[in-house]
Amino acid sequence: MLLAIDCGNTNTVFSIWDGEKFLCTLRTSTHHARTADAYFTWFSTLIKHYGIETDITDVIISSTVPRVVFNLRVFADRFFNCRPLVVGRPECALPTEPRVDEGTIVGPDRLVNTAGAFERHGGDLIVVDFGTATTFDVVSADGAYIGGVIAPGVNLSLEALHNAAAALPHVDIAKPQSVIGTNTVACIQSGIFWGYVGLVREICDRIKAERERPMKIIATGGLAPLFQQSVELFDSFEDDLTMHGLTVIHNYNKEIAA
Ligand SMILES: Nc1ncnc2c1ncn2[C@@H]1O[C@H](COP(=O)(O)OP(=O)(O)O)[C@@H](O)[C@H]1O
Ligand SMILES: CC(C)(COP(=O)(O)O)[C@@H](O)C(=O)NCCC(=O)O
Ligand SMILES: [K+]
Repeated sequence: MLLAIDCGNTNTVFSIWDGEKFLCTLRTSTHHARTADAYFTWFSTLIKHYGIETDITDVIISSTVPRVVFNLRVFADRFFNCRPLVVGRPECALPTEPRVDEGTIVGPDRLVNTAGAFERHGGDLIVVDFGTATTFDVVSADGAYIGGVIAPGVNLSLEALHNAAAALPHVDIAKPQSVIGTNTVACIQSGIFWGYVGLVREICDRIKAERERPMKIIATGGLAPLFQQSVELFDSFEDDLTMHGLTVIHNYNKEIAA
């Protein structure tokens, strides 16, 4: 069984696979100080709760927070007696190598999204991931990550307004009734919601123009459905894209090792 771990700046998600069969997803917040023992206590409590029989033999990790990798490695080693594959490390091969400036370290989540999206859709893609940051990953015709765009995340932008302006409350994102807000909350929601619609549209249009070809836009991350339901921005929404990408990279490494 495979344990795939996607550690973002906000949330860490574990998913368990029995071959191609998906078993379950477990989610916790990301804390670099969480120990291997603490991961196991949390993991085994939930597994027991769901009544799942697990026999983990392989672990793959993608982490945008470098400091958590040490404890996750110890977790894999101590409790499953296995050496995890860590995306971005030289020993973890990618189906197609990224084409970026020399010395650039691409976020592993972006490499994983690229692999997952290419396996499902083929090439010429823009993957938009609404995480802590909102990232755009450009995937070439042959499945390589060839660069992209990083913008502040939706919740990060809302938080920044609240932190910097004494009179602005914490606001949860929602589609506002109208563009012109008639109260503070509605004004903020309008600024962020329509601002993001514009940001996504403009960036995708410019990427397509720069690449001089049609491209499919694939969205992932918790907040993608909000935008997808309200305005047609994406060709597809897939909340499991990063997890799927992890299984693709894991299978690829198994194949080349065989
Ligand atoms: N369904 C949702 N509704 C509202 N906010 C969400 C939802 N899912 C995730 N979020 C928020 O979106 C942000 C990004 O979450 P996530 O995709 O887990 O980020 P990361 O991968 O960077 O850890 C976080 O602030 C999280 O709290
Ligand atoms: C851009 C990111 C912060 C997004 O990760 P997230 O915040 O969604 O966890 C992450 O991919 C990252 O740290 N990237 C390194 C720089 C790069 O990808 O070019
Ligand atoms: K992410």
